[in-house]
Amino acid sequence: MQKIPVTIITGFLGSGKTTVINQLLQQPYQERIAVIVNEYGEIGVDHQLVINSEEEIFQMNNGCLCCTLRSDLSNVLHSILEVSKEQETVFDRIIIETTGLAEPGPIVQTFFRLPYLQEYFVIDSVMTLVDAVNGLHQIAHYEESVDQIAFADKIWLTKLDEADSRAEYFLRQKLVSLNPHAEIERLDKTDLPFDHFFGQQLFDAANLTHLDEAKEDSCEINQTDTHYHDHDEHHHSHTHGITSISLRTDRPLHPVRLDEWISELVMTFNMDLLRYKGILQLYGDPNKIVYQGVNMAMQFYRAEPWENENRESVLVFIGKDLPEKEIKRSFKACIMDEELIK
Ligand SMILES: Nc1nc2c(ncn2[C@@H]2O[C@H](COP(=O)(O)OP(=O)(O)OP(=O)(O)O)[C@@H](O)[C@H]2O)c(=O)[nH]1
Repeated sequence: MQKIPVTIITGFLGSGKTTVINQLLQQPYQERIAVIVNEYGEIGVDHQLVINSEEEIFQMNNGCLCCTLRSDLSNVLHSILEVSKEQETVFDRIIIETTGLAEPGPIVQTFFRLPYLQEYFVIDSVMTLVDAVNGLHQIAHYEESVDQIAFADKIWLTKLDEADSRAEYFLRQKLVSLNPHAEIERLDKTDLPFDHFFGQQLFDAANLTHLDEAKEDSCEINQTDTHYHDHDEHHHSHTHGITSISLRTDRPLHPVRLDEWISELVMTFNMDLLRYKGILQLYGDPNKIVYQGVNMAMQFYRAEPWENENRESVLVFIGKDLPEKEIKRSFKACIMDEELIK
């Protein structure tokens, strides 16, 4: 059996990973692709936003990647092999969408440390997306962003439609200083060549040694602002104070109250509100509503209608020092009750 190539798509929270994966999946290709979606936080939303057919999406949710990722990942890869056997067809390719706070190292190491994974899979490339609008801020404040850039085989600049050429210039300078080995490509959503993402065979384990140099160069990172914890096999850090708050309810939400509430959170927490996304049931609306945003940039759209499924709203906020109790309490005011319906 030929080894299945694996492309790791990483990038900081909200850098555009799901958007790009959806665009790649929409292209006319002759391949069967499995997508592994890994999310930060106890409730997953992304697996519902990826357009692949359900049996080809494998979801992994874990709060802290460094604690659980490796065994989770090998389990998921194992189940992909099982599905292939059951269906007597092999996946041609696997995409792993990491969380926006993932350090790609442990993901890659998983493939090297487990012999049976080496037998069946080969890492094609680590593709890192960098948001051209928020990238410099993220590099300066979040070590996860630096790790992802330093680990990239190729860097893709996203959201260029909103960034000016000066911002792009300075960002490129920074990216080259963090990772002089990776090619930097501009991501054009209207023209995304499949073969620039896949089958590139850019991954070279030898490049991993450059990682530490890049991390040392990133002197703007405030080291006192991170906490470190050792696990038996690797050393990992998350920027201190990043939390994920998950909200869910099976009662409909009041559209106006909800909108006001989210807008207020966005105004209040601003750059500390790193990412928020949810699939919501609004009162009186037969369709699912997708709400999402990165810092101040908020977006919502009407998705497909609810069918015979459990109608549940799920909403996740990821940010720095967010007051969980207060957010959970104020969310309740957006849930419809008899009084509000009147
Ligand atoms: N202006 C602009 N917005 C974009 C672009 N790509 C993605 N977005 C928006 O950025 C937000 C985040 O996009 P996603 O694709 O969900 O980002 P992600 O990296 O998968 O997010 P996480 O999984 O939460 O880390 C969404 O509101 C997208 O619509 C782009 O090229 N330009």
